[in-house]
Amino acid sequence: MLELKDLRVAYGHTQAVDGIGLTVGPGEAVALLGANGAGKTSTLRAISRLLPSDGELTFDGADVSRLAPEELARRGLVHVPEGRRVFASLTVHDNLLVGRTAQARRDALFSPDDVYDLFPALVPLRKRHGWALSGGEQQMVAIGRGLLASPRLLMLDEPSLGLAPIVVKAVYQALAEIKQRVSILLVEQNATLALTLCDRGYVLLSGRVVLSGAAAELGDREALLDSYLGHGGGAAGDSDDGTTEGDHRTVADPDAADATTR
Ligand SMILES: Nc1ncnc2c1ncn2[C@@H]1O[C@H](COP(=O)(O)OP(=O)(O)OP(=O)(O)O)[C@@H](O)[C@H]1O
Repeated sequence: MLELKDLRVAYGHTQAVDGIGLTVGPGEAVALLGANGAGKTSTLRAISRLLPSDGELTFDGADVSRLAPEELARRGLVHVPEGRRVFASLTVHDNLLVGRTAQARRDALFSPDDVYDLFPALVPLRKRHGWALSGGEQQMVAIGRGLLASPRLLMLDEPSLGLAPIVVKAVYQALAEIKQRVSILLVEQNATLALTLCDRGYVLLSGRVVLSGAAAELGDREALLDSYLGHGGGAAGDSDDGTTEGDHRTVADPDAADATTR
């Protein structure tokens, strides 16, 4: 469904994304993990064509690396951005309906009622304006707006960021249901949370994939994962199995001498 090869994004002299390859298959939920500044948001924005990039970007078998962002959305590649970008002057309901503009000629996959079923907290807020919503309510609206675009692949940028634990739980419960119907590419700093939802994951460090594998396998390698996420003991490249910065290994066989080296 989505395939990236050698994706590169630079901001002037800063190489934010330095040759990333990843895939998301039909029906899959895939996590993109990494510490602050690892290149996660830049990767998502490059996939959506919101940032200029080099490399190959294929969606449903077609080269989409030169398409306009709105055309990609019309093909079903829908981005729920970091910071939510809910329209302040529109009501909750009208914010949701904005998503329909990207549905194009594809069949409706979710109705507004489906969104209210997924996020019951929005039901009494239908007529409330965007500016009067809490961060959690905005996140629910942003995801709901994405669903009304009938995504084939929903890309979410840090949907848990800044939210209270109870709201994070509600959002992730909804994502677990959404996952039954839509492929997901999820950017999260909270790896534990992301790996409860996703089937597979990629870990980024300094714009490169340094670790990838099935969610259960990544979860089992918690110490190594922590070292890359910057909140465990030891810096990346300091792990006890000798993994060095610049290596990309799959956790199915983490100690293999022939792990892919980039
Ligand atoms: N607009 C920009 N101009 C210059 N440098 C940028 C810009 N946006 C990001 N960067 C740099 O690119 C690198 C990757 O940033 P990016 O936001 O993609 O990382 P991230 O993994 O999403 O981190 P975060 O979780 O903090 O958003 C960082 O070094 C960052 O400072």
